[in-house]
Amino acid sequence: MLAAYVLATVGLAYAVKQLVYRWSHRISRHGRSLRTPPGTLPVFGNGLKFLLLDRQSLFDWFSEIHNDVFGFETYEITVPTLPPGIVISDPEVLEFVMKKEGSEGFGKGPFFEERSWHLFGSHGIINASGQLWKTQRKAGNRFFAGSHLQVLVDEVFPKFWEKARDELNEAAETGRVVDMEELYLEFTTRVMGRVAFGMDLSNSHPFSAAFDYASDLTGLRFQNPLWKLNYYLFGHKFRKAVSIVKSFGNEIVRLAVCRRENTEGDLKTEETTETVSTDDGGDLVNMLLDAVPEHHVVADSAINFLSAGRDTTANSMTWTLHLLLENPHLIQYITDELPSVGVHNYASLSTALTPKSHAVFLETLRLYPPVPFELKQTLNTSGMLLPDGTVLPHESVLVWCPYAYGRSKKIWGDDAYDFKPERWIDETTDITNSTNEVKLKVKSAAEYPVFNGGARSCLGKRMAEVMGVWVMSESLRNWEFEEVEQLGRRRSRNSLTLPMEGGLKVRVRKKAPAM
Ligand code: HEM
Repeated sequence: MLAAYVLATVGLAYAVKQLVYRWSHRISRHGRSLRTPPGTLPVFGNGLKFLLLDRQSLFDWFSEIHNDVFGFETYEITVPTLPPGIVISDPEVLEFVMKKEGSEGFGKGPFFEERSWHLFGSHGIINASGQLWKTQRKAGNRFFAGSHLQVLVDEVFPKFWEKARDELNEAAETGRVVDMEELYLEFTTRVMGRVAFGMDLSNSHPFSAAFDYASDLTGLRFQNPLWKLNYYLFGHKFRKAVSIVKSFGNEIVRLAVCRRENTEGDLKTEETTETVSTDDGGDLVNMLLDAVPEHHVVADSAINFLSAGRDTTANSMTWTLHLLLENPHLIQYITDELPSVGVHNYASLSTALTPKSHAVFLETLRLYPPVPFELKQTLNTSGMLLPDGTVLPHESVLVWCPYAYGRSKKIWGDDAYDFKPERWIDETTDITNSTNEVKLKVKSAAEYPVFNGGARSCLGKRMAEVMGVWVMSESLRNWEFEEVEQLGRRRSRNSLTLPMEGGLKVRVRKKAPAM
């Protein structure tokens, strides 16, 4: 009896606190409340939807209500226990939010940081702010300058692609089925291991499994209002995975410091017997050590860079190949413009020389953005006013869904759901001197937020594009692929990024060498 009384009192106190909080943090537009999505419940709001739907279904839901109900109108979503939130879909509003990144406007805020800090730490570029973020951003900018990218493409990619090439050749001879998602992930893990850490890192390293597990659960925290309870009651495996990730980060920094001190004898990790290489173009961890004195910050940062670049690029390659296999006429469309083997280098993969291949890549990311969901919070203590008149109190959560932006009929037209790389191409024919100019169209970050925009735009955008086109070229020039099963519309599986559920299983045939 007493227990029931205590429970009821606690429940009532909580409900009153929530009501007062919501009233004092009311979101409004021109003095009125915002509309809410169809199916919003009186007490639970949209909480059950977030709790029960998998991430893919949630992205489909965002796309449907954008196209069928709200269009560009900003609407409100409510989840019990969470701060009030809105969903934005209007490129003009998004442009404003991107421009106002920072403590006077919008930022990751406690909502994002609380959910992600176990995995990403609070010091790495993903969660850092102020001077700490600026220093890492500067080091990253320096790293991704043209000369490093050129070394990456011309020396690091071919070296790490050898394993993929051998595996594909062997599969072509034996008829073995290959999971291209795994093959691409192995390649991007090795490239990013080299970029971020200056070491040869395989996807079979225990770090990778631990990282994958921790990032899948971190992704789910954004949907589950009860994630803390989960963490404290059943978080043992998650804590173990995070500790593997952290120790790996610390070990990387130790190795980098040894390398700087030229103590070659120490340059072997516990799990890998391969010696760390220092030749091809330097690595980020070194640049970070130049810029940041605290080793634990460098460790967080290096892990952040690896996570930003590894899965995103592998996702994009997998979806690109899948969409090309579904639209085989496009394979010829791009192989015609790809450079021959002898000149397959950084300079030959510019957007000017390979516009159609870039178009295929960008079109894939429009439909399958590897970062499908974005979230910010109002950091300005006086709140913010959006260009559409929405008034946001301090700490309101803003959400936008790049997946839904990519499928917006208002932005892309009625064929928004179709894969049409031509929409990225400007083709002009000059009949006087019979020339044909093919150029890649540019879209603003606010209409195409796949790489984010503003101060926190993706640092690896050019690297991702060139890597995507390079891998497309290597894959399509040398082998023919056939999906093992026609599975209909492919879905993504729960994760922080957008991996393909079930992977991409193919049979491979070697192509005859081009004459
Ligand atoms: C197709 C591949 C990629 C996509 C779609 C992508 C997308 C994004 C997006 C949406 C953000 C903003 C995330 C946020 O709000 O915090 C971001 C940030 C970032 N990306 Fe990428 N990314 C890709 C590849 C890469 C690669 C290869 C790197 C190289 C390491 C990289 C490095 C970063 C970094 C360091 C940030 C944080 C920037 C900052 O907070 O200042 N990304 N990326």
